[in-house]
Amino acid sequence: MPPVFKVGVLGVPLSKGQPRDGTENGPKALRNAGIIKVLEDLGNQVIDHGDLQFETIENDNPKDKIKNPKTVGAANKKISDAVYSIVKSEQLCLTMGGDHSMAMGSIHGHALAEPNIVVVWVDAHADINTPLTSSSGNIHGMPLSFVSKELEAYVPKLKGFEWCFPCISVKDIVYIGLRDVDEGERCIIEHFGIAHYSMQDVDRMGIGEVVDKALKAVDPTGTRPIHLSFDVDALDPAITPSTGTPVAGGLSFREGQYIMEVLANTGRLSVVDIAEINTTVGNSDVTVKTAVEIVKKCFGQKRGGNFLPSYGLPKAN
Ligand SMILES: NC(=[NH2+])NCCC[C@H](N)C(=O)O
Ligand SMILES: [Mn+2]
Ligand SMILES: [Mn+2]
Repeated sequence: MPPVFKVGVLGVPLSKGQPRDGTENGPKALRNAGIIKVLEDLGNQVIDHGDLQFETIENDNPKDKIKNPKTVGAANKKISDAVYSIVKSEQLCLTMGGDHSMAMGSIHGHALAEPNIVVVWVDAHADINTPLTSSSGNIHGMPLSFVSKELEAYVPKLKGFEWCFPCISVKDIVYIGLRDVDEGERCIIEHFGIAHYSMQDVDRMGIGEVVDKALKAVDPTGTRPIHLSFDVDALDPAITPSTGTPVAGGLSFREGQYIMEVLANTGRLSVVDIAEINTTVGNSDVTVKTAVEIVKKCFGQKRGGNFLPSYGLPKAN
């Protein structure tokens, strides 16, 4: 069978959205683990866009508490531009991070190319602090506040982010896997009624019902393009230990794969971010292996055109 999906792969070696070195090695680690071949072996045509190159801007820690704003802002502008052109050229886009501040650019570029996206945010954290509610000053805890229209009034205009205008509504976001949410984030989520499914919901309802409800909550019509932003710390630290902000009690390997399978089966996945692998936290082999196994479910079997129309048996891979 000829390849059906064009997958554009983009490396996003970003680390300045959080304090530790090591997340910039995520793309290299995924490449070394054979991600490109894994995607090709699933029958995809892979277009490797290489790794973006980011500059570290000097004197980028002004007195206010936000860390590296110009560096992170400039990097995310590049990410937005690259994702925009990948989506415009009708490739499914895999962005390999990189710390999770990358999602600001990735969602921004995606939303410019496809104005009707929904965002499925799989993470232990909500990453919707504003620069004013954040107690850490780390921008990887803030990307969703920068891109959400309803939060525009609460996000001060920082140098480095002039390009970044809000392009989604908080109503387009749904969370899965939350278990470490800051007080300010909790207020935002409750005040704006942002759809969310915590680990406790996964325990109570099971992952099947959580994913069904999550998709219905953001897109009852089941027609809109999906942006999946997957932070590896959504998974239990037993299977993804190499990450900067691990939180015990996360998703299992199968629960992670299940989310990907269901999203892939919608045929509407359009951009996938994989974020927060940190190769300097312990031995990252297990984490990288887990990430590859989970990500491949987004681009693999059982997707639209790989199906015989009436018999849905997946092909082996
Ligand atoms: N992408 C992540 N791992 N984010 C962790 C964020 C932790 C905390 N909520 C903060 O804002 O600093
Ligand atoms: Mn996280
Ligand atoms: Mn995150």
